Amino acid sequence: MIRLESLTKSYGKVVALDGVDLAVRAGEMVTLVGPSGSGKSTILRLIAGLDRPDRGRVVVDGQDVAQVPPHRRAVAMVFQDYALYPHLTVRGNLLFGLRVRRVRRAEAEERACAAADRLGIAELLDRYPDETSGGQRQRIALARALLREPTVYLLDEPLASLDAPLRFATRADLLTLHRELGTTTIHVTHDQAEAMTLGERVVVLNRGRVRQIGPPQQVYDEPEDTFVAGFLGSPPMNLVPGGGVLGGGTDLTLGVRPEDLRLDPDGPVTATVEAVEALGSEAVLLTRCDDGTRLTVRTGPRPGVWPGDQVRLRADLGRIHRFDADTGRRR
Ligand SMILES: Nc1ncnc2c1ncn2[C@@H]1O[C@H](COP(=O)(O)OP(=O)(O)OP(=O)(O)O)[C@@H](O)[C@H]1O
Repeated sequence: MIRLESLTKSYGKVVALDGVDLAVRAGEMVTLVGPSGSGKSTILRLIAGLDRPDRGRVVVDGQDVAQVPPHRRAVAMVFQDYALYPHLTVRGNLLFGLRVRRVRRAEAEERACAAADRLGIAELLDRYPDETSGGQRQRIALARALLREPTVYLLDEPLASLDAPLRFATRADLLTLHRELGTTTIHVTHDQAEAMTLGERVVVLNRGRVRQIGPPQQVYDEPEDTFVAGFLGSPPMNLVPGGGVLGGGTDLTLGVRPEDLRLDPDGPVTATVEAVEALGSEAVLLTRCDDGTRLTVRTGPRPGVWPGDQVRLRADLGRIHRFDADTGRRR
């Protein structure tokens, strides 16, 4: 449905994308993640036609869209900065696209109200964008995108400025919407929970290159290299070059996720607790082993240990990841 072929784009000396290949199926929801500057927004901009690739192609439904101007591409993009029309009310913003498409007034009103209801912004319809909060503006932009009924949604951190409860609720809304509408969706996020839940596949990018693509749980369970291992998951996977306290050979880097380490009075690894982060539903211990290796351990909410305590740790041996020490590739 959407195919990116060897997509390459530089801005001056900065290589934003370096040969990205990606195929997104019709109706699929895909998440782009990666550090700041890894090229996520650039991918969306090239699909939307807001920028041109230096090399490579964007193919939509079998057609190379290089010659198709942005307004003729059936994509609706929601940006981090919303891009609402400031001189129109919320209602006006929602109706704008429908008017352009000559939808009858009564029907347009009905659809705009339904979209506003759905995203919980019905009471804001008569306000201007600058009379609403950042989170509300984000919902208005989503409602407007919803009304375009595009073949593809491109969402650039659509939930970024929502507070935690609203973010949780809107995440669920987005999933329901996607189930109902089945519109192909590519979205960018910095949020680990969204990366894990809000897409059938996750694409991990670094420095303009795809590092791994797969169902989120699979990428989480079997990261192909140390970069992906360290990027997906919060707190990140513990990586021990040479194996060290986790055992193993010097030609390996061993990895273990914080939840796969546990406090065990008979555990083989001795460590000192340096900090305890009580997060309510769980706690994260930052520990330092006798050889200086730092290990992060995820425990239940009240681990009963304090900074300065000596503890013993045990890793779930079945869940130790092995990477080549030189290349970082999974072995
Ligand atoms: N218009 C531009 N002019 C110059 N450099 C740009 C431009 N747009 C993007 N870049 C550069 O291209 C690289 C990729 O940018 P992009 O916005 O795609 O990253 P991103 O992964 O979306 O980052 P973030 O998570 O911070 O939004 C960055 O190094 C960025 O500075």
